[in-house]
Amino acid sequence: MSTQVKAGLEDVVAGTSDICFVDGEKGRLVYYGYDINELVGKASFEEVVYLLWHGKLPNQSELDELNAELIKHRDIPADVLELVRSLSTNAANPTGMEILRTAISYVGAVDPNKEMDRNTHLKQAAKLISLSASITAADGRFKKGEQYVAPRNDLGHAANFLYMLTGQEPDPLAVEAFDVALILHADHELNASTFAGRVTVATLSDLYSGVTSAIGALKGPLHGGANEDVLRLLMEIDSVENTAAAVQAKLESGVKVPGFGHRVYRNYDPRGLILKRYAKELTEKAGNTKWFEMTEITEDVVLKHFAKKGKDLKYNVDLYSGCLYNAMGIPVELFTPIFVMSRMSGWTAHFLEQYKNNRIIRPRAEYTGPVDLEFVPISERK
Ligand SMILES: CC(=O)SCCNC(=O)CCNC(=O)[C@H](O)C(C)(C)COP(=O)(O)OP(=O)(O)OC[C@H]1O[C@@H](n2cnc3c(N)ncnc32)[C@H](O)[C@@H]1OP(=O)(O)O
Ligand SMILES: O=C([O-])CC(=O)C(=O)O
Repeated sequence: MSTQVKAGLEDVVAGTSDICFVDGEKGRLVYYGYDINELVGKASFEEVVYLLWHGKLPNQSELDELNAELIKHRDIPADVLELVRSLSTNAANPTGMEILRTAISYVGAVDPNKEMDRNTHLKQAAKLISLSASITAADGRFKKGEQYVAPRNDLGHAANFLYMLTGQEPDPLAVEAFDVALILHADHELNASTFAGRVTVATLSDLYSGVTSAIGALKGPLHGGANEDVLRLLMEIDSVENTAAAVQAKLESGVKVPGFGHRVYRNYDPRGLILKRYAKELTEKAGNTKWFEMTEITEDVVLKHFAKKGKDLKYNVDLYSGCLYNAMGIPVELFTPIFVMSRMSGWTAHFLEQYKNNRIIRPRAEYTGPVDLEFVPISERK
């Protein structure tokens, strides 16, 4: 076997999918034929979930049915809640992603329905959309020493999450911005976590195992974990005046700045542009623009640095989500779990697609190790 292998499977087309098109050259993201700019401000996250699972936007009765299924699973079962409470308060201080990965794996283990048909998978997927949100909110409260807030059935998915996290009636602009953020993070073709999950379910393993694999992959700082790293970096700098010099120093030391770069987008990440708009509006409304200003300075410094080197590096979806979530009162350690809450829709859509026309995913590696070694008895080895 002798093929040209680019590290990280760059540019490799590893399968076909009807769900999502990422146009890296033009900076476009399309879900089942709808450009995200066509959906944002018109559709709710719940409608986008339906679109990703069924390939069409729902009519009213289809949406009502989905909403009823989502609402049914909002309240966390007692055993899961106890698990989350014990993890959130554990001395080892597990991260939000570790808690979510463990809790969702547990939810799968205690699900008595082990059937592998589409209807079962759709019900499990709805349960996971709701529970990933409720578990994230509960973890946030337990970490602050607060009590679990039970869900409300009269609120949409985004509003209910903010309510369960804060215990307060959420601000309408925050709800709108959060709903948009959920839509924008919902799917992204064969990103690392979706690919990891598809590999898992392609062995005909269950949906929960696919999701658990995907959460593990999203957690890393090169992928979903970058949204937390952006705000942590700004918090470390902690001053608008020092931002430019501190970011420049990071770049010069060769460190990768979180929130920049992308394997596919060559022009710009269309999600980032929309999130930046909301981040500006919400931080202004909250009367604290410090993190937004620092993010903008970071954008400016990094882009100029790379432009000077003739490189076309742009910011990605993770750059402006930090100051946006912060303005909603969401703690940093929940930023990547929020990504899970949204991407759960895309992951499960991909798993349904994989199950529908499955073949095990098993690529080859070009062997580059030693050959024809002779065995040396242990007594003679150095
Ligand atoms: C939701 C998401 O997953 S979006 C991505 C979130 N991740 C981040 O924001 C982390 C920071 N970014 C990165 O690490 C990368 O840009 C990735 C992982 C997103 C993409 O990685 P790759 O496609 O493998 O690009 P690669 O790392 O080879 O970068 C290409 C060049 O740009 C540079 N570069 C890429 N991203 C950055 C960055 N954030 N800061 C500084 N330099 C960067 C690399 O050093 C490399 O330079 P070189 O050609 O001189 O070696
Ligand atoms: O597509 C990727 O490689 C990463 C990304 O932006 C996402 O998963 O949203």
